[in-house]
Amino acid sequence: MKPKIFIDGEHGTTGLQIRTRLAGRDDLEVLSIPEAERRNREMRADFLKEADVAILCLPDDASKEAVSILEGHNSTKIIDTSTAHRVHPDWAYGFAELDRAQRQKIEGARLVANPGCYPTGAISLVRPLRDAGILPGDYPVSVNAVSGYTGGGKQMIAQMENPDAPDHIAANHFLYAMPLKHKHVPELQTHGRLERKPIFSPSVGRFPQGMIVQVPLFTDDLNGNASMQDIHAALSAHYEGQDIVQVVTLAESAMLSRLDPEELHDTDIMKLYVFGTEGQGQVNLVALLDNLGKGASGAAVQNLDLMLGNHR
Ligand SMILES: NC(=O)C1=CN([C@@H]2O[C@H](COP(=O)(O)OP(=O)(O)OC[C@H]3O[C@@H](n4cnc5c(N)ncnc54)[C@H](OP(=O)(O)O)[C@@H]3O)[C@@H](O)[C@H]2O)C=CC1
Ligand SMILES: CC(=O)N[C@@H](CCC(=O)OP(=O)(O)O)C(=O)O
Repeated sequence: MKPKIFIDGEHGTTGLQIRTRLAGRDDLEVLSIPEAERRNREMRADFLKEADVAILCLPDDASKEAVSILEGHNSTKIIDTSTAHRVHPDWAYGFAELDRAQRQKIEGARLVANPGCYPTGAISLVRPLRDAGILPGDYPVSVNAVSGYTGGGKQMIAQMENPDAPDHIAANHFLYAMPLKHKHVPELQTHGRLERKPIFSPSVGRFPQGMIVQVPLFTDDLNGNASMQDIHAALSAHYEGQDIVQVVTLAESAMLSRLDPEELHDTDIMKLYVFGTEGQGQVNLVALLDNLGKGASGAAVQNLDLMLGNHR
């Protein structure tokens, strides 16, 4: 029997991309809800209970509601792409490359919280340095980022693309979350193993899919005055043996004069860069990804395969 998969929120931005990724798969049966019934609670409940794995692509409140519908119904495994359970102790954090143990945790979990798009980039840069003893726990980390506008879901897509929308956004690039209270901060702090709350400053650009996440560091405030080489070596060692998170060589990074946030659009990989000039005491760590690829739908499918025992 093929495992049955239900994408709750299938007709939204993240859900549609998961649906597309599963379209060619003959090893799975996708239970599909008609678009007009997407908010039909009874129909959703039936599908949620019938599924072997439910992938929730809903706002936080609706995700929590779906989880409550499945309470006591342990035959359905859940992948939640929302923010609702990312720091919840009963949920496995769905970033397989977090450390050596995480892949196995996801494989054995019934409840998996898919990471946020920005945290995927930032955690991928800081966590290996924390685990290697290079980044002190109390280092004041700042994260600056730009996302494609699909990161804001259907509502922001309409605001950016439809000039007649009453809340149309005409800007080509804008900052937001200026009060520094973004929903991603707890996730970033917890899974980045940071003692101090990081400063997180996101922005959106007029392109649909893509993301750059930057974490600048002063190397003389790192343990042992770590050099660019040391930082690069720690990242490379951490991501050895898999090909989804790719650490770009220092030589290749040094050749670049520009970095395009759209470079990896429609892919599920993430590239990490260590920029700077050796001996100058500063580095800029950069993650490049598709907010809907490794930042959301690609990661959800990766987690689905791990939970189904399909090793990737
Ligand atoms: N977009 C991105 O880059 C990323 C998104 N995520 C997360 O994925 C989740 C979905 O986001 P996204 O796809 O962008 O959002 P969208 O708004 O594009 O899609 C959400 C979908 O959920 C449906 N929905 C909303 N409320 C309910 C409800 N009560 N019952 C049933 N269906 C409901 C919506 O229907 P309707 O059309 O009627 O509103 C819509 O189809 C969010 O939690 C987000 O944080 C995670 C990582 C990145
Ligand atoms: C551009 C934009 O609006 N991005 C969203 C983050 C993406 C998202 O909603 O999902 P995750 O939290 O699951 O990553 C935001 O800043 O709220």
